Amino acid sequence: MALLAARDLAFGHHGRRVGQGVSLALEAGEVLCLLGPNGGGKTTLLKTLVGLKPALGGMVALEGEPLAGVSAARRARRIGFVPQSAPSSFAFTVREMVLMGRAARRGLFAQPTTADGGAADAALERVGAGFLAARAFTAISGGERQMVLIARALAQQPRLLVLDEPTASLDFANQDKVLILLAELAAEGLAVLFSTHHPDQAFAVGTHVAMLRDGTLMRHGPVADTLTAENLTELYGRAVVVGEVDGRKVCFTRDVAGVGLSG
Ligand SMILES: Nc1ncnc2c1ncn2[C@@H]1O[C@H](COP(=O)(O)OP(=O)(O)OP(=O)(O)O)[C@@H](O)[C@H]1O
Repeated sequence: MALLAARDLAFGHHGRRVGQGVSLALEAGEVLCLLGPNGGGKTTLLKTLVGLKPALGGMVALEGEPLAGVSAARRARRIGFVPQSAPSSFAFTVREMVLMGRAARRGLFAQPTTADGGAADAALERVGAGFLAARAFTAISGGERQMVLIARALAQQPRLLVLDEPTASLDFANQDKVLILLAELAAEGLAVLFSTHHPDQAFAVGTHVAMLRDGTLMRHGPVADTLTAENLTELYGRAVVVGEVDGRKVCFTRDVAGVGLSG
């Protein structure tokens, strides 16, 4: 049974649809990359898939059960969601932020246990952010915050990890670390779904790709069949070239390839 499935899903804001007709399924061990142009509905779709927004039509099922009927606590034990950013007006420490990921496991008003602390510390170490533990979440960089939000989701020990542009504010090395982490988590049996503006990331770690344009799934399937120059060209409306470097596929647009000034 799929960990997460959407059937003919419609989604949007305040009752106004931005997308419809989305059907997809995600199994343990898979990494599904969500690609698509700005404003195409990726964030809205992800939030609907994790239950942060109500579906405007169709349905989402978590382990075969309609998501709408799954309690928030159970949802949080199954799904870790990493938003693009998390505004915080209180100066929680980084460790306290990550400990919040344990709330669904211990009850809202219970004190964190030693095991909760251990899970939070392990999650911070896993993303290489242990050194930030005592810092105020409001006083660290955007990239550091992104790593901490990933740690918070890991501390939940979910079966499904959904991340909205998890590498958006990361430097080259940290982007790599996050991609490797996502591949490792999938190898450990998690299902991973993340949005990105970099098709190369889908070549690197994706098992499947979903291409969302104007709120509808233009293509969806295994990376090998679906992530083609032709489909990417159609998705972005730019001529995309797919090549191979060191045995790995990479892509760029034909226009960018043509403006090189460095000889
Ligand atoms: N809070 C909101 N209220 C109303 N409409 C919104 C809201 N957030 C986004 N939208 C609209 O919903 C549509 C889809 O936006 P969404 O953020 O889901 O796209 P996206 O694919 O994630 O974009 P990007 O790649 O730029 O992050 C856009 O037309 C956007 O203007």
